[in-house]
Amino acid sequence: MAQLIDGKTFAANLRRTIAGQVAQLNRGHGITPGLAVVLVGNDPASEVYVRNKGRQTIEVGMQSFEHRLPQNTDEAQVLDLVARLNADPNVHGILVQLPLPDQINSAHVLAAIDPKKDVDGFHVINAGLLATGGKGLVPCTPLGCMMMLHDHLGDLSGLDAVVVGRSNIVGKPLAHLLLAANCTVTIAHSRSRDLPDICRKADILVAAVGRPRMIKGDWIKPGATVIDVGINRIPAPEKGEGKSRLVGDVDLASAQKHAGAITPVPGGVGPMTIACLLANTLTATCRIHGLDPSDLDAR
Ligand SMILES: Nc1nc(=O)c2c([nH]1)NC[C@@H]1CN(c3ccc(C(=O)N[C@@H](CCC(=O)O)C(=O)O)cc3)C=[N+]21
Ligand SMILES: [Mg+2]
Repeated sequence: MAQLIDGKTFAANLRRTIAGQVAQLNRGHGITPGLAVVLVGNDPASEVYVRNKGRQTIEVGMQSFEHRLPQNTDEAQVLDLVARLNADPNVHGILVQLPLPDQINSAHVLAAIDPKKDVDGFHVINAGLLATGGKGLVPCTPLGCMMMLHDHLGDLSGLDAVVVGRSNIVGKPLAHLLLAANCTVTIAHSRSRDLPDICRKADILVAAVGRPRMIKGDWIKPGATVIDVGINRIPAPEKGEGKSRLVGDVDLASAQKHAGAITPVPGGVGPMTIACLLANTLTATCRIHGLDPSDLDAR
């Protein structure tokens, strides 16, 4: 049976480290990191994430600024808010919750965020810095995946990594991080020919396609490390009428018979994404103030 990689505990430990570093920044420099989250509309799933983010931000000693705008907000109003947050010295990180309503072009909004405050790492400047080996802000989910992989495998040099999914948010940035860690990287996707065979070559298999339980146990090389990025809400009539539950992109039951280690859903990548958002906010705060985040204690 595969070992389960406990993202919930890992994230809790990471938050404890961050809380110590925030306290240090506060004591030593009088700085309190601030994270602004912008939520447009009232998508129930987004509400849950935003609430969790706000609570955890406060728990690590940072300031949390929540901006809720109605569903019919137009693009100019969001851009105006982003401009004010860019200029606010108490705000070190800005996250605009995606997806945005149809009348708002998210590319325009992401481009308006100061790259130094872009704690999602979605701005093209940060994407370009990641692709060219520069020092920007790295998207949270890929960052969390790398932390769990390093914790589990140590050095990743020479390993075959297959990333299934090519989004700008997960697949592409994660492929760059794996490449920088000296993996041999394959990016596969829904149109890849013979996807099961591509997956079978992977020492590290990352599923980020957004299709519930698509990746089966017999696609997995014996002993491989599997990272399941999928967050799919499916109907769960067994829990009662109208109830739903979360499943990943990997069929966990069959995958556990082949993998060496696997991240579960829930309790794997998801909690790490939020912890890494806080890590990025700390990094952004340090850089904005001309401090080196690696000078802070790692305790
Ligand atoms: N600008 C922006 N940045 C984001 O990072 C962003 C976003 N927009 N839009 C939505 C997605 C989704 N996302 C998740 C974060 C944590 C969990 C998480 O903690 N999941 C828990 C379960 C939570 C539950 O039960 O619903 C788990 O996997 O264990 C899930 C999903 C961040 N996103
Ligand atoms: Mg696809």
